[in-house]
Amino acid sequence: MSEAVLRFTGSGLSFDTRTLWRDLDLDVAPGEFIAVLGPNGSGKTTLLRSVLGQVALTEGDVTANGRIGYIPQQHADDSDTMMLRGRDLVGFGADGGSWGMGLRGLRSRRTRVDAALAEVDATRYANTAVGLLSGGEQQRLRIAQALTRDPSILLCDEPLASLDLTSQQVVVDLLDARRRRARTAVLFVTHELNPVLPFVDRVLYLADGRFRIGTVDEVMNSAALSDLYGSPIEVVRIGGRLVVVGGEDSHHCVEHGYADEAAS
Ligand SMILES: Nc1ncnc2c1ncn2[C@@H]1O[C@H](COP(=O)(O)OP(=O)(O)OP(=O)(O)O)[C@@H](O)[C@H]1O
Repeated sequence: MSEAVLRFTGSGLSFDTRTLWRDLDLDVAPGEFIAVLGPNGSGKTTLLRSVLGQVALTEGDVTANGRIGYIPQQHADDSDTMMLRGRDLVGFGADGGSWGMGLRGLRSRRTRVDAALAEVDATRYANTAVGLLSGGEQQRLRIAQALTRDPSILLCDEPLASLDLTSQQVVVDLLDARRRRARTAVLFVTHELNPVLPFVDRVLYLADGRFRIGTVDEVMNSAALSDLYGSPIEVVRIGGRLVVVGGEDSHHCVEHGYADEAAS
């Protein structure tokens, strides 16, 4: 499988009469950062789940060449983890591996957990209850959890959701540092492209059963998005930020979160 760490070949996924995507061919290179965009229900999470083998493609194949780390969407019902210490939460990632039982297994587990905590600079609150930490600190732990597997591919499902701008920047910087240091490819599902704009190599934009894949400039332009949505969409750059406006599907603009800004 040449250099790609992840390859979709002629892939498609449909539920009953609903098609999320089809004919997707995509080779993800080591260290590549791909932003996965699209309106609610367009199939972004399902795409990640297809890589994890949690949902079967209805056409074609997806093949991973290396270990996969997963940072799932955060849900309110994650509250049952709030009593755990930070290092216990991170340890769940290490438990998915094959380090076995016994002293050597335990030592190896501890080493991996400590290394992952250090990688995200979370050692100082490793023994604090998760529920006492800020949203940004909790997100660092969840990244550390994914890193205990030393992944070649990181699947991130809206890791910036509910974080303030400073914490968003910390999370993005951590992921970028990881992919530069270890050449870990990143598939990053997000409704907010701007925080990751400087790092994005390619955008995969899903909408209405279709997709566009290419560089930011190739996908995030008025012609490409209007064609994808089948209605007029305007993409403008303001102060280095992308603003997506217009069309009957105006909710798409709100999802990018910049409609109000553009209007003001
Ligand atoms: N196992 C399933 N069976 C039937 N439909 C499903 C199944 N899994 C997902 N879907 C549907 O597929 C569509 C895509 O869901 P998905 O969660 O991937 O969207 P998304 O782009 O991640 O949305 P959001 O931005 O809201 O998180 C939704 O309409 C969902 O209801």
